[in-house]
Amino acid sequence: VDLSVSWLGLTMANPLYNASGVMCRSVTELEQVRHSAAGAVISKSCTLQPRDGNPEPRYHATALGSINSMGLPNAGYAYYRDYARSYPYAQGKPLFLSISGMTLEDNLSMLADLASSALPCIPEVNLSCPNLPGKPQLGYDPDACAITLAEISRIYSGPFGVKLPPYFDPVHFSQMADLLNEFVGLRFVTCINSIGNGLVIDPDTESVVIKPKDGLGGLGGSYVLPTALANVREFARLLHGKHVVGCGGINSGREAFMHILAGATAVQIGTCLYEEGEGAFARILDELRALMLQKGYRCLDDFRGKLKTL
Ligand SMILES: CC(C)(C)CCc1c(C(=O)O)[nH]c(=O)[nH]c1=O
Repeated sequence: VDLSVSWLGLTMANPLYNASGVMCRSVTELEQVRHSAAGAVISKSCTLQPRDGNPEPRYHATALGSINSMGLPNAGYAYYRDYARSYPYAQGKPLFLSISGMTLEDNLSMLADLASSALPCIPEVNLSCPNLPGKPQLGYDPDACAITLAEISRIYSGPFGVKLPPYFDPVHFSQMADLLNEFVGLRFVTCINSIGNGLVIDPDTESVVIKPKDGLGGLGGSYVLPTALANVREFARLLHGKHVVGCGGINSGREAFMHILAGATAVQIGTCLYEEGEGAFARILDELRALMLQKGYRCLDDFRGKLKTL
């Protein structure tokens, strides 16, 4: 069984890597992913300056998934750029850098520096990054998105991708796809980021479970799988000549298989990795391999994007 993925001018031994935000804030964590069975590594969304993020508790897991309001805690762009400078690309695990500037200017200055560093790492621009006060996140503001992507395309000539928030209305899927199709340098979209502003309640303590935003936070894990699959399938259908990376609710080989069946080129794990540790990569890959063997598939292209409808 061949689990390899060839895209963006590179080859990954397998389609699995971490979701930005999990096991990727420090070099220690990034090296943990790099030394694991993961096929690639992505760093925590970074801002120009380092950030402590929100007061704790800011992450909580339940049997059904997770809720978080981390608040973009990160070591600052230069820290991740320096890691990208020393990264051993020749060992065949690509490095993605997640970029989430607090302003358009910050995003552009990080990407301009990355362009001038001529490093083989690939930016994944987080469109859930904050917008102007009183405006929704960038990913939910098509006009602001268009400006951001036009400006990025002007200063960054290499391949890049965007991390998208979940969409729920057909009009939003087509509106965003039409916008994204305009940018040839935009080679992939990662669907989905956490489902925003959920609320987990503990009836025993009669309290919320995270401190920021009076308990509101982004949902991950099993809670989001059907929404993640829908976003992967819709964007895989609507985008021309671009890849979709699946993220959301992958706990085993079965969910990884579903994401690839829906059209995903590669897949990211977040909550499951946070809860289980880096052993999750080898386990999920073994389960995916076994499932493919059982079904008679020899490689991912044998079933990628071949989800049947009724
Ligand atoms: C939510 C933001 C803080 C604006 C961006 C960073 C981020 C965070 C975070 O750092 O709180 N959590 C997520 O689940 N997704 C994200 O994209």
